Amino acid sequence: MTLSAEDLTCRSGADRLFAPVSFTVPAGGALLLQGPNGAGKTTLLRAIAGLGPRPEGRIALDGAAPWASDGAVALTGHLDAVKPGLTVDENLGFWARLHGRADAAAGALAAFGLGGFGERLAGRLSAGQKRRLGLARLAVDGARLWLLDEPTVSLDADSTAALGRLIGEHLARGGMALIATHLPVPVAAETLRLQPAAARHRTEADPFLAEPGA
Ligand SMILES: Nc1ncnc2c1ncn2[C@@H]1O[C@H](COP(=O)(O)OP(=O)(O)OP(=O)(O)O)[C@@H](O)[C@H]1O
Repeated sequence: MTLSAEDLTCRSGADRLFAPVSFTVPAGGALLLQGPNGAGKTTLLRAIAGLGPRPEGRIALDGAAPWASDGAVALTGHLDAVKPGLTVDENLGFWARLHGRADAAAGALAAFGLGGFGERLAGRLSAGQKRRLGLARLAVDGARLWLLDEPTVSLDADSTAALGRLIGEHLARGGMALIATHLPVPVAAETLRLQPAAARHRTEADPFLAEPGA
């Protein structure tokens, strides 16, 4: 199993966000995506997951478009997909049943120090606890490719270490991870730095730009 990309880039409206990149992530491999604010790290992860416009260039997971491989890709990002009106147990239980891993839910919560929070409404968790719940979801997801957007934001040292162990176990099983981060992530990984593309003169309508005077 391999994730391979050639001359890959994304656009925001008319403009290319970053200079095209090529990389290969083998089974058991991780790649840290770095680059300045606005370079396009989140946009790229979302595009690989099939959210937003398709990227330009070529990217394949075992020869097929990653967004077309059912259940092979999991994305965790700033929003964490936590349902605030459900309890912690209900949130994780839903995801676990969805992936046929109901038996793994309790262990996943315990791994992120949420064992005693099962009855609490997710909307009443702290920012770091919400992030931990979102990450615990990975432990009950059978996806081979994890796309992690700033996974250590809001995490304390213990939770960061738990995340490192979770990713390490995933890689040891032959999984892969693409991790956009400004912070250290405790995992052995190559680093790819996105270089912002020079903004060119806009000659066509950019749907992301506000109308003058708006
Ligand atoms: N929903 C959106 N609507 C309009 N523009 C967007 C949207 N999402 C991102 N962009 C633009 O796309 C560009 C890339 O943003 P992106 O979030 O991918 O960068 P990033 O490298 O993840 O940044 P950061 O390090 O700040 O998280 C930015 O210029 C941003 O303004």
